[in-house]
Amino acid sequence: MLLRAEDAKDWFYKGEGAANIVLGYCGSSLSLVGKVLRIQKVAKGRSRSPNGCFVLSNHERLVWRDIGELLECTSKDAAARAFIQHVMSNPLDSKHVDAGILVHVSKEFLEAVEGNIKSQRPPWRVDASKIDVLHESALIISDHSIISGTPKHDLCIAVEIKPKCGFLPSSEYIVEANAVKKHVTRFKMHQFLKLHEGKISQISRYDPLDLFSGLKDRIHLAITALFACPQNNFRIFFNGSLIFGGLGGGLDNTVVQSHKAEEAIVDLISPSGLQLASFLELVAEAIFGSGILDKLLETQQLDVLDIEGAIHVYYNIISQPCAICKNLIDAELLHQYSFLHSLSLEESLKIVRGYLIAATAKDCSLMISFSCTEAGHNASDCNSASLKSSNQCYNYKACFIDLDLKTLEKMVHYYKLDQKIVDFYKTSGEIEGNPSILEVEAHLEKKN
Ligand SMILES: O=P(O)(O)O[C@@H]1[C@@H](OP(=O)(O)O)[C@H](OP(=O)(O)O)[C@H](O)[C@H](OP(=O)(O)O)[C@H]1OP(=O)(O)O
Ligand SMILES: Nc1ncnc2c1ncn2[C@@H]1O[C@H](COP(=O)(O)OP(=O)(O)OP(=O)(O)O)[C@@H](O)[C@H]1O
Ligand SMILES: [Zn+2]
Repeated sequence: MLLRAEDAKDWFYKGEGAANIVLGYCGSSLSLVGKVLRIQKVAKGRSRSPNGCFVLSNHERLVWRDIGELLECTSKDAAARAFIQHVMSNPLDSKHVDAGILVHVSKEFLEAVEGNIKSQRPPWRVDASKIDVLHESALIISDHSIISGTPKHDLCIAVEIKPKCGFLPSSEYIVEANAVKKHVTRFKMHQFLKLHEGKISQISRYDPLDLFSGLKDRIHLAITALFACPQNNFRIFFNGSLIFGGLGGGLDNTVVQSHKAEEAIVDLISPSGLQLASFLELVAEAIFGSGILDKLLETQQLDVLDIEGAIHVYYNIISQPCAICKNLIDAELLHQYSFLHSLSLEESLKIVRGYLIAATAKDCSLMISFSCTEAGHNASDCNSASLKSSNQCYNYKACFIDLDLKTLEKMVHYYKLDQKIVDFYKTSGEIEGNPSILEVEAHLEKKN
């Protein structure tokens, strides 16, 4: 399939992340109804990778040498697809992942889309990146914000949750000075840094450990906290359109203002027979009943050594002197890390592969779409969840999105960011409760 300039009018802006723009379909082609198109972006001022070259670097080719299809990829979409199909679908269960289909896109199609959607993109995203119009392919994926093919599919409500890391690391390679990592979630610590950097305006009370707890009440607590402060972790769609939550990016500008949010959402979703509180309960019920986050947690836990251990192993793979050990004078620590440096290449590759798969699992999102069922009418490919309060049953479908491969070169960034997050938390994190930026800044000033 080739998408040409004249097809651009059938695609509307749906959302975007740091790397991709996602468009919904409003045309009449039966093969495209219910699909989205995921298009690569390129950072402004950055040179794009030329078509036809391998996506993976030589060291990455070593890490992923067993995944033949991935090695051959010459575009990021093809690599995204191969990675989902051959790597992520095993631990996450293929029924919850959707690798998509590659389509050809003409330069004229991409230019026309760029012009059509510009006014709807968040301005900071427009400043940072644009559609890579020289990229010759894109991915067609099912639109997970709707359930197509059910009798009442026109009344569909969906949530998108970016759960982030759902466990506390316990690696022996975490240095004593960073022991706080074993007690406080990375999400919470990162909130303080994000607040300081102006990426968010308040600290979220969402606790990933609640969401991943496997306990219905704690899952419900997590969903309520996400709704109260959605940032880029929570969105609600009604009939495929975003009605609550930000358009992506670190800034937490909600589409619906928080004080109006409840009324607006209640109005919008009432035709589906749901009140807001019961909707949040339904989301918790579906997460609890499906057990879908158990698989995600297991996949995240493929990060066994934490970045404080994995970074040493990374240097084994790139065959360079370890930049961490180089600056260490503590003999005991050096001895501990020398064990990691003595691992065989095979063992090192396994550890880093696990770390990168876990990194993808810590950054992906879960989409759950619900539609009201008529008595006895359950779509075969859906699960169902019922609400005690209303005795109403809902079909739902859950799928992971954004399962892109993280680059091996990011390991150094991961190490630096981890240290930055912990260091910042140690100086500001003792403030109890839900501090504002002013309180955190005042606290830091007092400490300095
Ligand atoms: O490092 P993190 O935990 O901040 O995660 C990044 C995300 O930030 P978040 O904290 O979720 O707002 C970040 O999300 P935003 O752009 O902030 O919405 C990206 O998902 C980034 O992945 P990539 O660089 O696009 O492959 C993410 O980078 P990875 O760490 O997953 O590579
Ligand atoms: N299959 C889908 N169905 C419905 N909506 C989708 C789908 N895939 C993506 N979206 C929407 O588009 C947004 C951006 O997509 P995605 O997360 O894949 O972009 P990204 O650039 O890879 O993100 P990141 O910043 O995490 O790297 C999502 O947050 C979601 O709202
Ligand atoms: Zn080392």
